[in-house]
Amino acid sequence: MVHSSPFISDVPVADALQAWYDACAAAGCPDRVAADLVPLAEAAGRVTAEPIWATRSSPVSDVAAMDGIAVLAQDTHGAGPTSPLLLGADGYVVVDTGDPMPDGFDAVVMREQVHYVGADPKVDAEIRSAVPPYQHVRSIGEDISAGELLLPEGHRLRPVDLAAAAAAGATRVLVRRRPRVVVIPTGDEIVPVGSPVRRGEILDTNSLMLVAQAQEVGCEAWPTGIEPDDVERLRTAVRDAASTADLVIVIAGSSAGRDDYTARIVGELGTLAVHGVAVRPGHPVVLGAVDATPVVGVPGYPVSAALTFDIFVAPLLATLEGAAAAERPEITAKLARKLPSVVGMDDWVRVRLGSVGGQVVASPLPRGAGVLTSLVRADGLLLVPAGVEGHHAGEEVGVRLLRRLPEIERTIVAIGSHDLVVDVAATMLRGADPTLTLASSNVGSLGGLVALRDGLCHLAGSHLLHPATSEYTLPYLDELMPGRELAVIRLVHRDQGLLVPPGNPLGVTGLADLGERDLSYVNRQRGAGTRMLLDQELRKLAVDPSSVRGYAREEPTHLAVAAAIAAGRADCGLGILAAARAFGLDFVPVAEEPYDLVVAAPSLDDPLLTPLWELLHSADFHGAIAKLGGYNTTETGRRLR
Ligand SMILES: Nc1nc2c(c(=O)[nH]1)N[C@H]1C(S)=C(S)[C@@H](COP(=O)(O)OP(=O)(O)OC[C@H]3O[C@@H](n4cnc5c(N)ncnc54)[C@H](O)[C@@H]3O)O[C@H]1N2
Ligand code: MOO
Repeated sequence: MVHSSPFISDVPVADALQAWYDACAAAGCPDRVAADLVPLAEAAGRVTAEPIWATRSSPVSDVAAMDGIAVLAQDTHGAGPTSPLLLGADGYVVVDTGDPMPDGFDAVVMREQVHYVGADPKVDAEIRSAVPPYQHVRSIGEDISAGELLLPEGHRLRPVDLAAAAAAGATRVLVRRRPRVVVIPTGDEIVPVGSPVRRGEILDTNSLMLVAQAQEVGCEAWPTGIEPDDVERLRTAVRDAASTADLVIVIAGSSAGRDDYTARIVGELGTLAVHGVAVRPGHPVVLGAVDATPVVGVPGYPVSAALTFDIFVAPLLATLEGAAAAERPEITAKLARKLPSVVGMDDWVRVRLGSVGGQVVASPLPRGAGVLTSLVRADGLLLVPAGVEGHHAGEEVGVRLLRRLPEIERTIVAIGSHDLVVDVAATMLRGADPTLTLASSNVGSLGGLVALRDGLCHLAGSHLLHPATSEYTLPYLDELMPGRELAVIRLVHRDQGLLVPPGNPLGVTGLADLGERDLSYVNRQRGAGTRMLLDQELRKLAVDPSSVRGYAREEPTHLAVAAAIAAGRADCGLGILAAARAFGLDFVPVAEEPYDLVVAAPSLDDPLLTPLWELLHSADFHGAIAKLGGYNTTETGRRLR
């Protein structure tokens, strides 16, 4: 059996990058890719390899800036509103915008201010104001003067740059060739996108993403076939790729598993500069060089792979092109929840952003390196540096933007319990207005009410049962937010029940079974309304929660509970019918409960939320909810408080 080194270091990111660059230089990797002379029409997005000097002025001569007549300014002296002046046919020339100025004329009077008098060919032009020399004339070189520096070396050409370069006399420009990036997916368990996925197999989603990431930063990039975990084959694949590429990305096999060979192969074929960086996700990254080509081993977890590209690969590719790496704009946001972080590691946390009461609020998304949707849903990245232990709720933090600020300002932030109806509302709002987003974070009903109290969201979705009164949500508001002006709008009534595998093979009949039979349960997190409902029902049935197997196993959403049951990891769990349907599960009804939206009363008049209030009364929305099943919309949109 072959053993790879299980020792992964924790080098700080900046040191790791430096060590990698040094190793690349020592291995003879070129500083820059070669340059090509390319036609301007093909140069967008490419980086200049030499400065672009103007060889021609623009405009090439004095030209009319307006449609009208060219005149000699001094001939117009004395013209005024009450003293019109007539210019004879020799005293003016009709010009259109962009025409060269005729010899002997130095100003233009706009057509609107000219009144023609007489008949062809002896037409006089009457004007009613004197004009100064050069009025409405663009002088030679106004835009570009021959001999001036138009663009520096190392500049990524934008559409306007191409136009200016052409105006300045260029037809072809010397630009860096696109860096070539070869991506090698590895792993016995990896199968191509589009294949059926059997147990133990993983789709090769990473190469698709990494190739597109490389293309997005201006490279030519392509994947090789999937390489099995076979040292010999991997060695050949890396060597082949290094001979054609400017940079090689090897996916997975970066950590300490039995088949993790990347670091060893890079070390054997060339130089292993770094194995393990103090960054999460991305910790086991491999940085080195083979045959004068930089090689990076990105961790297999998708979020790690994506962020490793951003943190390590993109800057090196920019250097190869001689350009600065694109930096994301950074803003300050208020943190919606407490955010613990491991000391000693840079922690890249994906966050959703929204603007609440004039303040941008950041809600951390799930942290797992395998949770790719945390990046899909992210509006920004929050870096908790290695030396920081985390942040308190409400703390101001710097966030690098993944979406534009105006989009973030058009985002309704909902925090609270998860319900599919909220997802339906989000979809329909966006369908009606592409600028509008309804972003929901699922932290349970109580978490949502606390977030509302702290000014971190517009809406809290709640179905929180109050055991003492058996009322939902309302009794909590005065406890949590005494004196606050709050409005409560009913979203729906919904059926809660036990989700069980298709056909209900264990014949589950209700919650009482949890006390009487040895069923394994999957629970919701503390503070979730569904958890409160379970606890209340168990109390009524005099079932001790600690006797329920799986009571301590928590999932954050109804769908996650359904997924756990569908995967055979539990026999049952309390959730909504729609979640059962989404996973083809059976449903044993337990209770009907209301699900309400709690907002600060002034939000009822906030134009951002108006489309939501309107949606609640629309027949289309009610129809879409009916399709989900398990909901009752008779009270949808009713204000309870
Ligand atoms: N004992 C240790 N185990 C692990 C460590 C560690 O330090 N010690 N680090 C963990 C961290 S952090 C990460 S990140 C991962 C890195 O894993 P590898 O790079 O070795 O990759 P694999 O183990 O082969 O795969 C991890 C994961 O990613 C999936 N994968 C792989 N390739 C692809 C692909 N092309 N497309 C989509 N998904 C892919 C793979 O199937 C696994 O699920 O290691 C931890 N373990
Ligand atoms: O460092 Mo790993 O990359 O957290 O997932």
